[in-house]
Amino acid sequence: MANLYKVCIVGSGNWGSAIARIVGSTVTKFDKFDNSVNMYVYEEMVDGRKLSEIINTEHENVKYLPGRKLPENIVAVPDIKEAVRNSNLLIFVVPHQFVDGICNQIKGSLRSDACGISLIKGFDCRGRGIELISSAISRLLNIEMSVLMGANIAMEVADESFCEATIGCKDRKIGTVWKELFTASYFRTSIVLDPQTVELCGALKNIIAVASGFVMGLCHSDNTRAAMIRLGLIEMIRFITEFYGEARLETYFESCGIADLITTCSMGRNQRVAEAFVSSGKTLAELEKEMLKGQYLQGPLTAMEANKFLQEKNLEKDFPIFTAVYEICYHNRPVKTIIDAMREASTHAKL
Ligand SMILES: NC(=O)C1=CN([C@@H]2O[C@H](COP(=O)(O)OP(=O)(O)OC[C@H]3O[C@@H](n4cnc5c(N)ncnc54)[C@H](O)[C@@H]3O)[C@@H](O)[C@H]2O)C=CC1
Ligand SMILES: O=C(CO)COP(=O)(O)O
Repeated sequence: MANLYKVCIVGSGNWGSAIARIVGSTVTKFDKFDNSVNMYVYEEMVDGRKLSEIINTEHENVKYLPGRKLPENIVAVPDIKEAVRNSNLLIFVVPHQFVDGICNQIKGSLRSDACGISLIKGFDCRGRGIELISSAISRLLNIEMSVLMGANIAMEVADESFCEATIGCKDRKIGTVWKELFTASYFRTSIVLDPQTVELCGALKNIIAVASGFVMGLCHSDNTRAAMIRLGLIEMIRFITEFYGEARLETYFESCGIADLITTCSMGRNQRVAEAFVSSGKTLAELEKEMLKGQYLQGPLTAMEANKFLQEKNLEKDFPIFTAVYEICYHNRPVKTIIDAMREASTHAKL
């Protein structure tokens, strides 16, 4: 028993709950996993009851994944230290603004053989240039980290529609353990030994999803959205190449690359909220609250973080779409100028 992998899902939002449906099922199929999975729940009251208690009795996250049952071996734990204490496979899946707070709480409480995987799309830029979320977790907790990114709208994964995801890791051996854990008939993963690119694709595509939402709010043209996806992908690749060195071109053709960009620009929360922003007269923060009911947008924050980095290097003009999204979200730049940004981007669109 001592050698079994024990899993903890650190997060229980929309994606954390959808992934719990897969992980809860897989651990019962392989001898190497402890059959019970802890899931850290940031405690809140829902209709006068604690969310963790609702999850443990009704096996449903009624707030963040309503209408989809969780396996009964998923145990909601509201105390983060208790949730991670005996686990050695940690799945981090919280909105990226909460990573620091969570890591600071569990520092020193982990098993010596613990390692982690980040499903979080975003990065951090407070004072250390751009830091990947997996690197921040690794730095704060001193554990080895992998990532899982892909075209994975949580509700569709919970509905068991076929999809793919990419596991980015440095070591194929641990990648194989994660692959086993994240496998279902409707959820297929591939392992890529280029974790940095996998993670950066996951973060940067959220900026393009916001841009795509603006485009659809302005003109509802699929041609224009396709142009945004193409120009956006090129801006992503240039950003990654310029600041992180050579990436494997093949990585962009994995689920974490072009596939996630297409999905998020069609149906994602960033896209939907940005589209509503164009005609509603409301702020993005108001729409986030109204439309997402406790879930979080990652795109505007990521645009701000990327912009801070571009500003420091005096490179804003070379990344016209990233810059336009930032200025529209935070500086009242007119939303219609996103089309001008696409015109400019097409002159930069060389790899
Ligand atoms: N929802 C989706 O379709 C997908 C999301 N992702 C990524 O997964 C990550 C997590 O997203 P979701 O699970 O969708 O989260 P979400 O957007 O549903 O966020 C809500 C979660 O944040 C928690 N929370 C609120 N305040 C908190 C605090 N102070 N400290 C800690 N937790 C707090 C809530 O309890 C809840 O669990 C994000 O980086 C997102 O980009 C990735 C793929 C798909
Ligand atoms: O990352 C996602 C799908 O792969 C979800 O994107 P949103 O956060 O825009 O919904």
